Amino acid sequence: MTHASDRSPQQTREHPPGSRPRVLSIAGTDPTGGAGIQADLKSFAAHGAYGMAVVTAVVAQNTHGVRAVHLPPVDVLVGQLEAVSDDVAVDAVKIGMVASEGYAQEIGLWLDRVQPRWVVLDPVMVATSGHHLLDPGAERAVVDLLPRVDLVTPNMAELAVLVGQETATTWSAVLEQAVELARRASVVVLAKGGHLLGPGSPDALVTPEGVVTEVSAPRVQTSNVHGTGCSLSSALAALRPRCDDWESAVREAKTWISGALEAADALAVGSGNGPIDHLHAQVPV
Ligand SMILES: Nc1ncnc2c1ncn2[C@@H]1O[C@H](COP(=O)(O)OP(=O)(O)O)[C@@H](O)[C@H]1O
Ligand SMILES: Cc1ncc(COP(=O)(O)O)c(N)n1
Repeated sequence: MTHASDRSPQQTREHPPGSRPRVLSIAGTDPTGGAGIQADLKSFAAHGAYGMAVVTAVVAQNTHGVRAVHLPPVDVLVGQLEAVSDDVAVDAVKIGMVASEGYAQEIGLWLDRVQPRWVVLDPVMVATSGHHLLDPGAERAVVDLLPRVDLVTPNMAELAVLVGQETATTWSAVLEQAVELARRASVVVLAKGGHLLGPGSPDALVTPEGVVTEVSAPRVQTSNVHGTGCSLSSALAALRPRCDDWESAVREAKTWISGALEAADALAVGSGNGPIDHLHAQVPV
């Protein structure tokens, strides 16, 4: 039996029946609200979770791209993590932009201490706009976090970095890389095909044993794809405490993100690659 004191001085571990899962984003910011923490909180809310957030980077960005990345001292990151976990029993965590080796180490130690039931890592390295958000040292540090996570959700470029290969150009090559990563890191991988050029937008859930489950959706014709990866990984962290397995969480999240992409053009936010509509299923425009 797990005692509350093993995990948190304030709260029991499992969220009580009828309560909302308590879900934490550890990620960077986007002042235009389409990606990063701001998107994660909208995604948590859209899936009925109680959302919390620890800031790893203050990013000056908009729908055209990234202008500057400001990193808080490591103890500021640790202070935020501890303030949350000293008080709140965290059911699920979504990790986004981890911009330095020191951050990865501290987040890893915090995960070991707090042991949230579900951990989703979106290995943010390259934004949808193509901008590199991390330096190569930090990209390597993300690999060190893999043993501590339950699900990792790389896009095609990030998957290639994680397996140390060139970015795949075909879906079958993506699947091979995902199988390799899942086996090597002993982690469930959700490989995302959002950057492919065909009529579909396939994703694939791959287990360490090499079982591949494809979840596909028609490609939505829109350039407003800012924050899709952030929003999807957050949806998965919010859904998993209430789903039986990753596959059902992925199916639900995939349907939701397709709807958010279909509603994206009507949002009219920014003059570049705009955000998706997180609230499309809740609140009519
Ligand atoms: N134009 C699109 N139409 C439908 N689904 C898309 C489209 N673009 C991205 N997606 C989906 O959005 C999610 C995020 O994928 P992707 O864009 O590859 O990640 P990232 O934002 O990390 O680069 C995936 O489920 C992907 O299949
Ligand atoms: C702080 C932050 N984190 C992540 C992304 C990637 O966004 P996308 O989901 O479009 O790949 C971003 N642009 N900014």
